[in-house]
Amino acid sequence: MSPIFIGITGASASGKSLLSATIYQELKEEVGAHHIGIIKEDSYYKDQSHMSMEERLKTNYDHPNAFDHHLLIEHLDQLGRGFHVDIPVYDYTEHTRASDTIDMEPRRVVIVEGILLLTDPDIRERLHTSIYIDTPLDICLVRRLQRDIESRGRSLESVISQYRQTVRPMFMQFVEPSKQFADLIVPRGGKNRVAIEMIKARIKQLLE
Ligand SMILES: Nc1ncnc2c1ncn2[C@@H]1O[C@H](COP(=O)(O)OP(=O)(O)O)[C@@H](O)[C@H]1O
Ligand SMILES: Nc1ccn([C@@H]2O[C@H](COP(=O)(O)O)[C@@H](O)[C@H]2O)c(=O)n1
Repeated sequence: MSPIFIGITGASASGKSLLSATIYQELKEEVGAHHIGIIKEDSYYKDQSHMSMEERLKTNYDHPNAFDHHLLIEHLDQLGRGFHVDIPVYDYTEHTRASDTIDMEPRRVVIVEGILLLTDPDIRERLHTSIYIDTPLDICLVRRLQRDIESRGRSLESVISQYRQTVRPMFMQFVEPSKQFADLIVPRGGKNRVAIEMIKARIKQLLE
């Protein structure tokens, strides 16, 4: 049986991971842990191990060119044909792919989450339902500051500078306009209970 792909997108730190993890945790009780999985678009950032750290720091990580969407699409198709895939592991501190990968077996439901999913027509056409998390940008920035300093090895100055130079402009150019392709727009992010219940009901309906 071909998996059901659910896309979750929105600004950086809008709550994509939290919403995906909540749906995953709650649905796995009902459909079984082996039947549902999550793929992060971030895992498909291009490897930059051949570049100097100075060059890596200049990369625009919020532009579609930063991602290897070809590999992501290939993996969605392989899962669709019932094959295992080796998902890359991304290192935000080094800005490179780690040498190891994570084996993912075919699942009945695969949640795919990331900032630029809906900008790519080849990804859009593979998603059975797409969700855009609409969290105000100031809230996203505060969350990102905290997260990037605590867990992605960044300084306050670097987060602010990256936000001004690329994160916000690319959000305006690519992420926000991709909202038009979403089936559902969720305000406030990962703790919107009504949205979580609606998305779970939709997934269960698709599984029938
Ligand atoms: N609705 C919310 N209320 C409070 N904190 C939230 C909410 N949604 C997300 N967060 C927190 O904000 C941070 C970024 O959320 P995350 O889900 O990782 O964002 P994204 O995956 O979109 O980058 C995390 O620490 C997360 O726990
Ligand atoms: N080396 C990198 C790679 C990505 N980023 C930032 O991550 C953001 C996307 O991840 P979310 O979990 O926040 O959706 C994106 O906005 C990139 O700027 C980075 O800083 N460094």
